Amino acid sequence: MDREKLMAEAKKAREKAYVPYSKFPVGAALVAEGGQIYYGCNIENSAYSMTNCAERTAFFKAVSEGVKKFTALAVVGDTEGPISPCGACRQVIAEFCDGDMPVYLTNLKGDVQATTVGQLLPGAFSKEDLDYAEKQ
Ligand SMILES: O=c1ccn([C@H]2C[C@H](O)[C@@H](CO)O2)c(=O)[nH]1
Ligand SMILES: [Zn+2]
Repeated sequence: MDREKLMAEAKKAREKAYVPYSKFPVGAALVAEGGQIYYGCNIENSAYSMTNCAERTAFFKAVSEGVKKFTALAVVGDTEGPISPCGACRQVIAEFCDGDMPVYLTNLKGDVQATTVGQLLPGAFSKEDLDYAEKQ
């Protein structure tokens, strides 16, 4: 899937955002191994902290359907520069994706930051950290 198409898919996902509080819709498009796209939007709540970001929505949809291998992610919001995923989403992305997986961060003006999962969260806490503790 080329990156332009994937970013266009993220824009489509953004249209579904439920954002009565922030009025800041975000869209994500997550490609699974095999090519299936999982769409995510942010979903807010009157109890603000219950909000789920677009990125985590896409991952949780995929994982809840048994899909845990991914090849690319695009995220879009109406930001000045390319959107910057929050810390919680960076940790969730790191849980399921290899460090070299491409991530395309973009905005409505078409600015693009092509980055990787590893660059988004260097030093992410991981399963290996837990495995070490279990062996002691
Ligand atoms: O990468 C991001 C950044 C922010 N948001 C959402 C959370 C909240 O609904 C709104 C404002 O923070 O944007 C996302 O979904 N993804
Ligand atoms: Zn987030």
